[in-house]
Amino acid sequence: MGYLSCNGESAVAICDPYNWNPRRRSNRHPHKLRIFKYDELAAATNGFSAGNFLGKGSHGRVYKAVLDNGKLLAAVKRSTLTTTVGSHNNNNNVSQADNEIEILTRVRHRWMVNLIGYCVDHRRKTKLLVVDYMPNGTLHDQLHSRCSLDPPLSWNRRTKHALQIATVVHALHVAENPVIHRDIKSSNVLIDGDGNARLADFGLALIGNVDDERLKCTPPAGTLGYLDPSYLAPADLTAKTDVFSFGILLLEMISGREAIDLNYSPSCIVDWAVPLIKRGEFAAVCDPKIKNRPYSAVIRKLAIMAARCVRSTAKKRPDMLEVVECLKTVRKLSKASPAWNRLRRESEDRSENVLAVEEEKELENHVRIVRGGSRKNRKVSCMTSEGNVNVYDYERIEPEVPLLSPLPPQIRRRNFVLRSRSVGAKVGPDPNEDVGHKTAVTLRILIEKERPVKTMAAVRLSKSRSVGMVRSNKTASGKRY
Ligand SMILES: Nc1ncnc2c1ncn2[C@@H]1O[C@H](COP(=O)(O)OP(=O)(O)OP(=O)(O)O)[C@@H](O)[C@H]1O
Repeated sequence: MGYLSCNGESAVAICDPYNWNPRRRSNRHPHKLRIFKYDELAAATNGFSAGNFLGKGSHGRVYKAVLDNGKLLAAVKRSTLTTTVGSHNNNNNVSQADNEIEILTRVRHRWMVNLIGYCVDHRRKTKLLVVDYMPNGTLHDQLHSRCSLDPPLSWNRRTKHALQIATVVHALHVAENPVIHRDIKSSNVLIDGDGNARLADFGLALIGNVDDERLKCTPPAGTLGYLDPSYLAPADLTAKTDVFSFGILLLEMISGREAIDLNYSPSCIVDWAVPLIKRGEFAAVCDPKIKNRPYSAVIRKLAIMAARCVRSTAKKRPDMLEVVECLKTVRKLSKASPAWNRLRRESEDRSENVLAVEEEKELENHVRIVRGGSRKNRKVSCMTSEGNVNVYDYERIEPEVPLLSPLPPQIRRRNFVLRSRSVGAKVGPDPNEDVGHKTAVTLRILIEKERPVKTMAAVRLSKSRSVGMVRSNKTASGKRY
């Protein structure tokens, strides 16, 4: 029997959609699903009419369905392609719909778009998925709406949605049979009737441990702009693949920029945001549309977390638990009263030693590489940017107490150590080599000399689409999955 085979008859009656706790509950037992008749769904969607049309993805169309005499609103996902996710060891391909059914019968969470049931369309030889209806569109639409009448998404909403999605991704990763979503992006975050963010679209998700045969045989897939660059072969897949995509989502939420936007140079959000974060220009990363901006320390904490998530070395990224904790702190700090925050900032400023002016001037002419040590042993040094292209390790630790002012032009002695591992770097031995090693994190960044901003054609990606896009000598082929 194939790993992914699933049918409604084998389902066990455990249905507790809003209290699924990965620690207490196993996702070994599938939830009971409703099996719909095709005619029932056709009637509920007015014959899949344009009036019920909700949206189109790369693999099909989604319609609003009114079921159970108006008591149940649902979304019906009707696939136009029998796209495959991967293959079993017996080479049977698995359709995205089957894959989604398999996973969504096993995992449910309050911040997920849960599966209600499905229907077999015998004529087209596909399955139609019936999922929770989300009346408030996608996070992508809310973040990037070009309608001037739509108010920009507030900071509070952004951090709330980020925390909800981080929570569900963490729950998926720590479930008994872990799930890696592989397609975290703003258009897969839907907003429910209560204004909560829910993770959708498990068509590419994989369930099981990373050494399971099926995961080892499934070619990389995801969406351009969100796809982990270190995920080049099936064996590269880990939970950190999702952490990377979540980091992109976080950068998108902080900045209001698309993951890839050809109107800008660099067009890729990582190439644009990470150097700014590295230089401590946190305000420049923050979406100018946000009206009541949070304190710089709050933006800074979140921006650094996002930069850590998108580090090119997967192992050095934080896990989702750390991301969740960071987001909880960010939300607490964002809500703290202005007077309290001012007091806190003042006391921080008094206790910190700012670098000597000469040292600052010297630093301005250097590429700044940041690394954290223990609180006692932090120090600042610097390195010269030499050569055309340098690869640096950008390292820092998250202070226990969030920093309350942006970094440059003053680099604060107590928080950073500058150190290089790049070719041509002239740096003395670092006395903090071992200190703070456990908490230090590294972001490997390819720093190129400033490129002139090209005049770009006015092209804007309306939405990034899920694709299997990897072509490498490690993967079987470069076709779309
Ligand atoms: N449960 C739902 N409730 C309401 N609208 C939905 C629901 N699911 C999807 N939609 C709408 O349908 C659109 C298409 O969704 P779908 O998941 O098929 O594709 P996508 O995620 O946008 O793109 P891709 O398939 O490339 O990942 C969404 O952008 C959204 O507007």
